[in-house]
Amino acid sequence: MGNLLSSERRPTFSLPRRRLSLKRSPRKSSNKAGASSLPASVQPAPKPCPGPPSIAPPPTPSLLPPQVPVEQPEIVIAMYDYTERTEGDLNFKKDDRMIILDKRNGGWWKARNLSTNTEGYIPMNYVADETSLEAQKWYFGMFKRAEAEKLLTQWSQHSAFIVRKSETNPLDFSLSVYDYSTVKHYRIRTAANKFYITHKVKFDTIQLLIQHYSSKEDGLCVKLGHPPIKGQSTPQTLSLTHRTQDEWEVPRASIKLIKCLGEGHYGEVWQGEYNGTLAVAVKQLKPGSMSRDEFLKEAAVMKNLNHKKLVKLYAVCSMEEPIYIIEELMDQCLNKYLQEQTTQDKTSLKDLTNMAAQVADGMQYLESKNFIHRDLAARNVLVSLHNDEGVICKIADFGLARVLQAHDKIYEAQNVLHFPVKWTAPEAATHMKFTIKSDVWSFGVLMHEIFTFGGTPYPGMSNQETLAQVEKGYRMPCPVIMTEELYDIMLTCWKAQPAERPTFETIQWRLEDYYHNDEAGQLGYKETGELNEEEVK
Ligand SMILES: Nc1ncnc2c1ncn2[C@@H]1O[C@H](COP(=O)(O)OP(=O)(O)OP(=O)(O)O)[C@@H](O)[C@H]1O
Repeated sequence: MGNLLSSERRPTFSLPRRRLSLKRSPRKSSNKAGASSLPASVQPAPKPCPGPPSIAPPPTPSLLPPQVPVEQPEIVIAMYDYTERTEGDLNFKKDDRMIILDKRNGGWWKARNLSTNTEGYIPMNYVADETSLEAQKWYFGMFKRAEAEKLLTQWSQHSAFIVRKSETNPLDFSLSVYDYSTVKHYRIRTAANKFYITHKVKFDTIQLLIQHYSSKEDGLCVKLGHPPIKGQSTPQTLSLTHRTQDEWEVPRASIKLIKCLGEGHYGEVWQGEYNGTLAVAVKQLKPGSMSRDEFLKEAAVMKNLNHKKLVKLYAVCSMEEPIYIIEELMDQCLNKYLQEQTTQDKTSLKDLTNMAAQVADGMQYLESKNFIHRDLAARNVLVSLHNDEGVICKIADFGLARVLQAHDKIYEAQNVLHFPVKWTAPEAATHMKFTIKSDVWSFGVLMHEIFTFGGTPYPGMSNQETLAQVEKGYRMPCPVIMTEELYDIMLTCWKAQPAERPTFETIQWRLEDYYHNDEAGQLGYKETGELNEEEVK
């Protein structure tokens, strides 16, 4: 195929190429043999490959494919833009994919641009094999650790990453990852033609290694996301960390409200768009429902919290009413999601345990930051469904959270207009004393919601009755599908003495241990009985 195409078109290039090639700075042809195999009358004059010297070093020998006509289609990626300088050249833009048709003309290959479906000659040092390391958007070659930190910090996108050559060992590479506000570096070692970060998992290529860690964390601080775009200092979305107070404020005109998602205690929540590019959730303050200061406190709390299991705050519009809080758009709240599941067949005990573990993960972060949530419930956990990791749960609604001062471990609630009695620990419900341990109590209730597929806690009981019964020592029974081990975790959350309740850190590892023990397939539904209607909505 290569021969046919080249003999059809070659003659048209001969004269102009020879003449115009003088304009270019000379470059040594690496393929004299290949070029001389064509008759002089039809052979295009060898073109030098200019390549933008400021960005592209000349191709290294490893990048140069054998100089023979292409038999198998070979796809290359443009590393830079190229605008034709001679008749017969092919225009292309950076990242265009091209199929190579003929490589016999020294440094100029005949190619078809798959984006524009046009053919012509391309300078070979402007492109890299699609599968090569150099063609990967995340590969930055010689790039210093300090430069990587600067770039990723400016980029400010959680889980953004790059791969670069190691500064200390030229044979190794480094993986730099942005994990919220810090950049972490991992050495990618090479030995015996394998690439690895840990001896436990080795790969034939760095591309496979990146593919692996892009599908799961597997010991890294985070599952790899997307690389920054080369040459662009900030993403086209909101840059959200390292902001000063004012930088959180965005113009109201940059927010477009698209559809109302629902209404909470303090106002409506809308699906929206920021700058016409980023899908966001916009929380509005219902005029008169609470003071502007109170509402802004919610934003202020969220600004200081950054964790993969917390709904992320993007920005605020607080200069005029109604105030907007712009946050990460999620798909649904957890209780509604669970209620829509057709119980046994769709969501396994393992999935439910995973959801509880994710919430515990977010809560152990809040615990470590001395924050209390005060309204932890499945309705305040949001889920994201359209990703390859299964259901992602994130804790939302820090409207009632307050900084827990290190010296004053108890927050004395004031002006509490309403609180959800069935989720509230007895000491918080009766004496208004909210601590991280009252959050632990609420987590037990949330676990009950999860394992009853969004069932209402204390079914058939009023708030008052619930409080009275709980104070007398009543605890909800084990949900039908829950195992004793999980029930034990739940019961410890409901210890009458707050100090006897576990930390979220303990809850999280217990749940995760339980979840990971599934390798032998031990997890499953309890074999006993039918689902209890009362417990499953
Ligand atoms: N970030 C978000 N992404 C997608 N939907 C959201 C987001 N935040 C809230 N919602 C949806 O908007 C609705 C109202 O949420 P909001 O948090 O204001 O109130 P609530 O939790 O339902 O009640 P309350 O204010 O009493 O806690 C809910 O249906 C919730 O699922």
